[in-house]
Amino acid sequence: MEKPTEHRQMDNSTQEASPTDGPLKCESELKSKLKRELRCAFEASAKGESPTLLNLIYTDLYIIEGGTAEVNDEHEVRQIEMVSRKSDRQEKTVRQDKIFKGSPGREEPIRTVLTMGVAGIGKTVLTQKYTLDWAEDKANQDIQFIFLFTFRELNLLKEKTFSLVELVHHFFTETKESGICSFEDVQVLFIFDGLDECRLPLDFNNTKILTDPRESTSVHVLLINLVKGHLLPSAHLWITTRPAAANQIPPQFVDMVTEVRGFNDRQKDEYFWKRFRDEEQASIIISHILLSENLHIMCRIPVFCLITATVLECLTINNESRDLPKSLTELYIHFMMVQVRLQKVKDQGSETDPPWSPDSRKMVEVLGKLAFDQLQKGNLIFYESDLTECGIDIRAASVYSGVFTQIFREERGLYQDKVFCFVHLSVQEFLAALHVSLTFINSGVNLLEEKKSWSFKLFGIKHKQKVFYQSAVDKALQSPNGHLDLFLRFLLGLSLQTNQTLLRGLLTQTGSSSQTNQDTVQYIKKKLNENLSTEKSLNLFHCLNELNDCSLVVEIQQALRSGSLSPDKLSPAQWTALVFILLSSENYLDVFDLKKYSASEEALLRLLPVVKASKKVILNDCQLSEKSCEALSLVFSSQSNSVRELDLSNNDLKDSGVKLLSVGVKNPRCKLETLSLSGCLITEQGCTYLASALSSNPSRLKELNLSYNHPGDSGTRMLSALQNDPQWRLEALRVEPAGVQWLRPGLRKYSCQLTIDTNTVHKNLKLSDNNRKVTHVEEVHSYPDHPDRFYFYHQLLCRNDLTGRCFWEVECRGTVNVAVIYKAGRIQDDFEYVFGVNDQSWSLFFSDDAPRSVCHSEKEMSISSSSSSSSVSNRVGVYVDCPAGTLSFYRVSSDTLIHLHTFNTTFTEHLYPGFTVWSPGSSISLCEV
Ligand SMILES: Nc1ncnc2c1ncn2[C@@H]1O[C@H](COP(=O)(O)OP(=O)(O)OP(=O)(O)O)[C@@H](O)[C@H]1O
Repeated sequence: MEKPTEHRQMDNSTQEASPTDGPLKCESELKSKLKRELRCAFEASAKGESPTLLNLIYTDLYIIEGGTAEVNDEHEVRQIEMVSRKSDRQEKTVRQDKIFKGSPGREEPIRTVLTMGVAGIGKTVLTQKYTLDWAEDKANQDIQFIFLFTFRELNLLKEKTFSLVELVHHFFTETKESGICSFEDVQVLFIFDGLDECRLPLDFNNTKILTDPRESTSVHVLLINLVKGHLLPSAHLWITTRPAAANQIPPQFVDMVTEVRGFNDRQKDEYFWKRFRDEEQASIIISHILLSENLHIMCRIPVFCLITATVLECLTINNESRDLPKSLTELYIHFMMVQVRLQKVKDQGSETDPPWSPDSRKMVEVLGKLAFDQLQKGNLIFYESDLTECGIDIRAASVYSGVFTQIFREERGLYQDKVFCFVHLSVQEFLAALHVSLTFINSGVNLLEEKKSWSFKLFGIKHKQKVFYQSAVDKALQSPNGHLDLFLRFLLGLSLQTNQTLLRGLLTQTGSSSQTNQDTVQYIKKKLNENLSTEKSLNLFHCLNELNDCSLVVEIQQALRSGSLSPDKLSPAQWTALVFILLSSENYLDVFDLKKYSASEEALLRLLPVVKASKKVILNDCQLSEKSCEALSLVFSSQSNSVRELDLSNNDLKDSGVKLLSVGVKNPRCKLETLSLSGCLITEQGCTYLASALSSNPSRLKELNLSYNHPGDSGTRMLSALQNDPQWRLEALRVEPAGVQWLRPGLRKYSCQLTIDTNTVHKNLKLSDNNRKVTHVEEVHSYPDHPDRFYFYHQLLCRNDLTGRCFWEVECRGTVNVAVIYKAGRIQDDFEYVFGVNDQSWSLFFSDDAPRSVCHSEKEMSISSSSSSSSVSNRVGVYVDCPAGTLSFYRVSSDTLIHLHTFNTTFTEHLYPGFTVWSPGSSISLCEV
């Protein structure tokens, strides 16, 4: 929308406009008013302090095109935790002054932009900066009028009627005074900030059509007609909202969705550099934030930067930098204490201990009550009526907001009445938790309990404490949308003795013992074993963190490090711990290979949150079924998925699975670029589902591998036609080899008949059963000498030169090695040549009826006891995919294959199967499959 100023001037001169012209004069007056209103930073400063200039403090935000307007009920802290793990690469970024242009390269005109972002991420500040830049003639000078509205203010007009022109006149009196009654022929931008706060009924289906900007009606009717384009079709519209409310605007009326992601790492640092002119202080603070995962993640949210900056500034000035807070509860306690101290300085001119005064105690109590009552109702913005309802005198509220400027805000809005809110939802949650804790500790009343149970009175304090914290856990778990999750984190954090010590003066006594904390930890661990949703479980992990208990996480971390993780034995709590660890560690997230944990459907379903956050997802040979396809479909349809590459090859998904998967692939949120469905039992029908999904979402997929299926002529034709369609960016489509023989389930479709190379067999190995069985015997056979024969080790090779995909099974008795080797690399003198010990061979060691270890290049890895004991069969399956460079060993249990280990490499020479039969009596038999 931006044009150079000269251009504007040229346009104006051709119209021979004079500055006294109505519209021009009005534009200039409107700009002056907006400059006055928006010059000062949004951050409420204590009354009397000089306000910060918006232009000085403003730091660029990270905005991307294409967030999706889906309902997202997740708490913003959790959302930001997910977002922060995603790389900034590959997103289309939008410059904030070019919001109506979209990302570079976008051509289509944009009338309406919907900008989403979680609470405190900077949406309001963004609209203000955009408007200020316009008012200061710095950008977007082709716009004649910008009218910035907030839903908070529009809510107050709910019962009134206006025409669109009157509404503009009402808020922007300059337009009325200049007699401007028509906006059809000028470039106008309407900004509506905070759709999530809208209390107007926005019914897009049953609202009358209105085309005349001068006709009076209710405000919501005006809004709906503006959005639908009946009113002022040539105007531009910009609506901002938290994600949960985005779906109030039907997508067909939105030309572009953008998402404010807060600060990226560079912008976060820039924020602190701008805020602290003292470089040393800034660098101490930036390094501290880097050290704490919690803070690091949360500082993507600008308002949280404000909280962190306030606390850390105060602690570093007072040389308390050794004890900088690391847990959320600790940080918020400090944040509150900073406000209390500031108040004391203001009241008494200096800071003296103790910081608490009767007034400040009272204030925290009242605000805590308001926070808790409104949190339970789900309210984040309070009007005067809400405050009165909570028993707060409106004059007192103004006093509180004047005092605790960074906790509780009185927002005058740009033009109208007062509204109140906590500076961020998390602050409200903290104060609510503080209120509930204080009430319990100081007076023994459990506010979380609906009915007082008579038996409660009979028990001692320890029992009461136990019940109190456990009932809080239960209550948070019962909430369908997790609205008490962060509250619970704070409540449990406040039960720690160390945190209670920080609150000396507010607490008349301390309220918990380490025994109670231990009981709560145990209770949470028990809950974690109850198959909760991932979100709930993850929150319970954060709670354990706040309680300083990392035992589960440490357990899993150690198991991961030692490679002894045995997934079949993991409890639900341990699964969640694994998810928690994987999600917290950036290293794990680029490539997710399910086989590292367990090649099973159960493991996949447990680890879905990790799948969602990973870029490359490897799920081949994992015995997945339609159920996994359905789950993956949900992953692709979710706003926050990052999956670009998916390998599902060699799972018996069948056409029915492909049908379910296609639902996700079709979704515009699906970002897949590479998909392998090789060897998945797909026929022509499956191709139809895929073709239809891909033609409705044609822009993303670049590579599709359907080899080792049976697409038939028509399936192949259908997909090739799509490939030739210029809309489709498919660069590689693979359908060969194809044929009905690939419809056999499992890896057995790749079976190959092994033939023993009798020239290689050691003289103590007896061949029987038509050369299909090899037994180690005491007697020496008179096999002719041959350069390929093994003379020292009891080994043999097969003749099969392996190519493509091959699978075979072998029955093992006693002590044997099942191996694959480069034949050319075999040395003449086999004295030092045991399969698996060098880099020319890979082997599985089988002994005493169980696979024990795998070995390559002198590296031996034991096979976890669970997988070795879970079957009684002595059969081992070997699968080699030569071009893909994978070699997998399985244990055969009737019809299923239990994955033991996969080697990933690049095979550089011809491969041959081989065996070692170690001790007399041991044997191998090649099986028919
Ligand atoms: N670009 C920015 N530069 C510096 N500080 C910022 C910026 N954006 C936001 N902030 C800080 O974060 C606070 C919250 O931002 P803002 O009110 O714009 O969030 P929001 O996304 O509109 O949140 P909500 O949905 O709760 O209304 C601001 O008061 C300010 O302190």
